[in-house]
Amino acid sequence: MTETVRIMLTAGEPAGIGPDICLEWALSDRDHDVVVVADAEMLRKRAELLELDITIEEWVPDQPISRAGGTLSVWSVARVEKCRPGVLNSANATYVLKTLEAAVEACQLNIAQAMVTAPVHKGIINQAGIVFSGHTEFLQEKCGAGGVVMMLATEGLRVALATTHIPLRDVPDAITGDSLSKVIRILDKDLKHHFGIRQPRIMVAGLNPHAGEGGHLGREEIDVIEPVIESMSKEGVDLVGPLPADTLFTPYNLEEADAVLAMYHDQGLPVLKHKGFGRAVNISLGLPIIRTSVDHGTALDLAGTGQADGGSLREALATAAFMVRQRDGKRRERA
Ligand SMILES: NC(=O)c1ccc[n+]([C@@H]2O[C@H](COP(=O)([O-])OP(=O)(O)OC[C@H]3O[C@@H](n4cnc5c(N)ncnc54)[C@H](O)[C@@H]3O)[C@@H](O)[C@H]2O)c1
Ligand SMILES: N[C@H](C(=O)O)[C@H](O)COP(=O)(O)O
Repeated sequence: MTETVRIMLTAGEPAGIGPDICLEWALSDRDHDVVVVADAEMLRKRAELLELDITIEEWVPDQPISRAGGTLSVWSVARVEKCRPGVLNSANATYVLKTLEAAVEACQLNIAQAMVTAPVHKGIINQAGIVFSGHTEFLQEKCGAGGVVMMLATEGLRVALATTHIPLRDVPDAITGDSLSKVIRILDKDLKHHFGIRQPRIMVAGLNPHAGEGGHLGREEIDVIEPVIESMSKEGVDLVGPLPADTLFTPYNLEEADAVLAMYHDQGLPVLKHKGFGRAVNISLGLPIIRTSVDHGTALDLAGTGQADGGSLREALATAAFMVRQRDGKRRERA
């Protein structure tokens, strides 16, 4: 039996391409229910600017959701202040966060089964005086989760991160035995749970060049990463590493991998985005709710031009729907 999947899609930063890609997506028919969480009036104006013929229907919980191409159900939980495509306005930071909070709450109350996020601009939210380092960390806090892992996926490659949005100079100190074990545990569990991989093989990158060259180019591999790999391997987690990051992403290594664990943001994500930008999905693991996102940012240079590619949003929606069906299938098996 196929249950209805309802997804809350937050349109993100109103000056960015989030509204554009949500509207472009609304042109096509769909096989699950999607509600865009955004200011309906802002979306109407953007549709007009982009010359897209879309009927925007204001939605509130319990109302039906249109699946027909050319229509969009929108939950107007807050209003934007002055907004011009491409021009950030810090007065809209609270609006952006309210859309996220509404989507989280909808998932927690089972009004929706998943949330998908279009990009926000971290800088402008901080400029508004609100400490914000990314959806991932925000959702961990809102959900009261003990841990969260950012994983981006595209065809043939999944890359998870041991650390997320922190300055590069803080990375070595953030990778401790405890933090790394927690990340690996979440990654292993959710690869099984959400993606049906029986025994995930995780390739773990070193932190230093050539994985520390036996301690001559850094000691984090010897002092932290190797002991974690050794002890978790004994628990039955299939880990390989620490491997030198420069050759870890070769096809020979990846053939054997269900996921790569990179030590920091720009060790793993440039490779993933080189392979799949525009078709990749950002997935938050470890949360009690299902959340996926696009692989790109606010692209202020493209907002309101009609040139933003909506490929990653389509993948993010499809992945969220897949994860819901996977989870619900498991629940039915257990019942
Ligand atoms: N999921 C998210 O919320 C998310 C993801 C990544 C970046 N960001 C944020 O977005 C802001 C801008 O980040 P950035 O400039 O580093 O990256 P960006 O992804 O916004 O832009 C990088 C380049 O890719 C192009 N691009 C991005 N998305 C595109 C699309 N859909 N179609 C065609 N071209 C596209 C842009 O025009 C630009 O040239 C930052 O505040 C960053 O933190 C948010
Ligand atoms: N690190 C992500 C990327 O480069 O695509 C992006 O900044 C979004 O992160 P959140 O999902 O935590 O906002």
